[in-house]
Amino acid sequence: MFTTTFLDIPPLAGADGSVTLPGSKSISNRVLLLAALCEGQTSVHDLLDSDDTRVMLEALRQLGCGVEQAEGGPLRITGLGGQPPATAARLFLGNAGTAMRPLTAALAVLGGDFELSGVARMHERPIGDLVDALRQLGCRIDYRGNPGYPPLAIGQPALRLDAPIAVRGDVSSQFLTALLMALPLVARRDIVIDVVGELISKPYIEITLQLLARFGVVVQREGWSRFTVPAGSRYRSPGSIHVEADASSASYFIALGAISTGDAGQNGIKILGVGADSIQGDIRFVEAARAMGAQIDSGPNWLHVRRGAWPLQAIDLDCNHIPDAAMTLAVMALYADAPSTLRNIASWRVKETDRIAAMATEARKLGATVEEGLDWLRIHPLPAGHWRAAAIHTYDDHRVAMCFSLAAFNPDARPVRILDPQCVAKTFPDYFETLFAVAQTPVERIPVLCIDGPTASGKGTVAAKVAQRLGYHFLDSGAMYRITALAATRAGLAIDAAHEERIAALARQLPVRFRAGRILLAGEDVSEAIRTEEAGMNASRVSALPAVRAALVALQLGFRGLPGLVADGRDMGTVIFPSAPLKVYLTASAACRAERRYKQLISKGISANIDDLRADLEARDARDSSRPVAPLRPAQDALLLDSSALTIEQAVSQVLQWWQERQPFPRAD
Ligand SMILES: O=C(O)C1=C[C@@H](OP(=O)(O)O)[C@@H](O)[C@H](O)C1
Ligand SMILES: C=C(OP(=O)(O)O)C(=O)O
Repeated sequence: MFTTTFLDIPPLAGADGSVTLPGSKSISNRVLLLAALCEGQTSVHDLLDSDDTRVMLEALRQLGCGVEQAEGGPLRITGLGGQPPATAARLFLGNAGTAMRPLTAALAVLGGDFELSGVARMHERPIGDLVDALRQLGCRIDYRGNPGYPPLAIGQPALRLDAPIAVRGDVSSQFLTALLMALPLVARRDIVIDVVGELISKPYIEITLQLLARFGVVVQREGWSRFTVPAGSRYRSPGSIHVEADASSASYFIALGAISTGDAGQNGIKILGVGADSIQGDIRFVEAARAMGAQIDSGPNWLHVRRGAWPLQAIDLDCNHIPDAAMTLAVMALYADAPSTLRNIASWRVKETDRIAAMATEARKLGATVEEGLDWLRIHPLPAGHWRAAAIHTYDDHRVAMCFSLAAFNPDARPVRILDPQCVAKTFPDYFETLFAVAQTPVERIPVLCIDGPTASGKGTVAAKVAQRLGYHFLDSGAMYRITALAATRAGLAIDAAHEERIAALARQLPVRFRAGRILLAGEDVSEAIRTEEAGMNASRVSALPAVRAALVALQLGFRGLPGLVADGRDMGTVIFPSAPLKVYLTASAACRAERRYKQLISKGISANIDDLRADLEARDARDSSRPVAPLRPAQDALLLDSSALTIEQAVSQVLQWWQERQPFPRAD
């Protein structure tokens, strides 16, 4: 997951390949609660692991359910067998509607001493219609903040099950879902639910009914207006249950297939884990995408999407049945041939943010014309020549972040900045990694930031931190020489011209990776082994062998991947990435560098002499800057940064400031 404050997506050109999507949020949280309410153990396969399911799981643990997971195996829930939880609990449910609403109903009918709260936005998301319905039943629920909204306090009910319960269905279908899941716990007689007002988001009720049936409860229904939980209903665990991939998450990759073509022509995007037979209503996004021109084939557990009509064809659609996935249509509409209208989406205003306002505001930043009404949105296409680089505010709404990543396919090759990218953690923590794994763009569009400089200038530390802040890949090219030297020594090769070819052959195959501050050689952590003074001297010798340098060039170029690269070394800006948009030459006085190295060694318990260290450094500088191939010198267009008087954080800030100054995003965003 990208935990940076922003993520810059370079202009993307195509996409190709297959993606396996994480589990459905709606199914995961229903299955977790149902498993918690029934007797015995339920094994849940392919459960979504995200913020929304974590808050649900944590709540279930607090309520006394058994939750176990063996490495790589299914999650095992041991339920409460329909009994009220034995302990009082204060439950924090983040911004998960699928946790807050159903847990409120289940705990209210079971009774106890509970408090349910969430993030600030959750306290602005309505729950009054559900509370009103539960109060008709005799449940005791008090508002701890604003009436009609969480946080809530729940006490002991005095249940009255004789009269039908009325619940409004026109604000959120989750209120009806919550009642349908809670009432089997107390169905000593038939319990009738009457839906008042036009029920929205109907397919989510189908998910609820299907999963209730899997757990042994068959609800009778009269269309969408009356539901009866039969007397004697009782939850029974199916033993084991599989969560299909999330159809709403699929919408971003369906759109990706519809918008882009791959290198190899029309291969398109294959989506694994969810298919035409999904029980999720958002699978009907497929119909909307087809109407816009996408070519979609589907099977039992897969979808295959290719670009069809181009530009996309505008649509005018009632989106009430696909409230979440419909947001994706708003961004597809930017690539259409005429204005598209999304109707009957009033519920967007009470979700993670006011989504009608958010989609309109952010699309306008890209240059689009957008009209909005109380329950509709009209997006005009954005023709080539009119796209702007924009910093997209995401309002802590995962879907705003995921939708706008698709704007990076714009014909004007503008990058897109996504602010607070980690908001995708609500339902799809690895969304951007998944996108970058299939997205394609010419390599010269992938930004590279080079930090070169002499030994002990602090460039490694600074570069690693800059990479972390930008969410970019990191190449420690100095380590490549050290690793090559280590691999050569281990292979019994003396580091000299006589062994140049053999060392070069070794370097060509070097299985090296930089992960979380560690350096891995064929999976072995060699971070310490390559940091000795001796390894440093060997690295310098190895780097003077032209054939080895040539072998490492290709390896280093391969690190330039989406969304970008920070490369640190001695010739990154001069030789390896000469067209990098920012090159920094980081130096410090020899005295200062000797002192830093001295402190580093002493802190590791290695004895050292500061004068010797300084003499070594100066000798190495002289050798590196006078070598015939790629000598150490600043690139002509490099910015010099003397870190002698700077802390690491100050140096990092300076480099990031230079980087920001080169980005096209408006400052006010
Ligand atoms: O029951 C569910 O799993 C959901 C129902 C929908 O909410 P509304 O019924 O409030 O539209 C949907 O937007 C939400 O993401 C999940
Ligand atoms: C509306 C959403 O979430 P919630 O389940 O919190 O309602 C959503 O995921 O788009």
